[in-house]
Amino acid sequence: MDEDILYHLDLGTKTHNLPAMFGDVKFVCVGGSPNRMKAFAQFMHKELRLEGDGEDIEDICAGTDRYCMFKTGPVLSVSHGMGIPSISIMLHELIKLLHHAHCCDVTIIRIGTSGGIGIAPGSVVITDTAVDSFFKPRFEQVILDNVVTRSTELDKELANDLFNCSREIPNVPTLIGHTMCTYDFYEGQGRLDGALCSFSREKKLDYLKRAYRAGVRNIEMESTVFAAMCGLCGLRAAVVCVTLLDRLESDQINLSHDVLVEYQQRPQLLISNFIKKQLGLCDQMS
Ligand SMILES: O=P(O)(O)O[C@@H]1C[C@H](O)[C@@H](CO)O1
Ligand SMILES: O=c1cc[nH]c(=O)[nH]1
Repeated sequence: MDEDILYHLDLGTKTHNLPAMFGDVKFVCVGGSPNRMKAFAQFMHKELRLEGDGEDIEDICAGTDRYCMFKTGPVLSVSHGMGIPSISIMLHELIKLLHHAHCCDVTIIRIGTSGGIGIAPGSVVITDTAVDSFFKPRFEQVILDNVVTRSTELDKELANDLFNCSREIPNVPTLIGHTMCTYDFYEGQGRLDGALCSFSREKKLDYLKRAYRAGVRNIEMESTVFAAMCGLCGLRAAVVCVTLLDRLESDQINLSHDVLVEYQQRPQLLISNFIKKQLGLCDQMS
């Protein structure tokens, strides 16, 4: 293409010098919420001891309200909205951006929230394999009128490195497990409290217990397409999500604002420590 317009990011190869803007990016962290990703960028700014206080950090995608993007040194922090279609669009444009910017050796990590199964709320799950609603390690993409099945394996070495890093963070239970990715938050995750519900409490618990026996420890809504796209494009990828509740106990998320904020910081702390280690800044561990 003579020109590539990354429409949903409000960036383009003719309007922006992408190598100058992004050529030094080594870590990309993505998550659903714009505020969370801004807070992560500000946190990384402090952790990397960059100049200034980082409070006035600029949203690179301010020209669109679809996604937001912040850069702190070699770390890019990008929001992706909720669900597979939303993250998929962002990833297409982000991966092209990294290509146009000539970035190399990039590690990409989704830092999110999730519902746990059989584990304490507040636990952090590092995904070894993302599975679909049938507990299968696959992502089915409809392309033209074909269903194309793609692998959802994630980088095992990266998951283990992250797990080892987590041992140095006190009071945050962290484990490696399968993550189930669904197309919906309510019926799609076996919730009884949506506007629609077509199954009994017994059926819900039977499903979630079967998921647990299949190795699933948490449920969210982006990991399969994230793993599939990053894997096919050669990006080292990981998914690290905190659990907000135990789905065997309840469906409603009734955490106080402060607890919710603290839980959401847990994956951020782990990833910040990991990045600092990778950059040789281990003496600055939080
Ligand atoms: O990255 P976040 O925490 O937004 O991801 C999970 C999965 C859904 O997008 C959303 C549902 O509340 O949270
Ligand atoms: O239960 C939950 C909590 C957060 N995100 C989800 O997708 N499910």
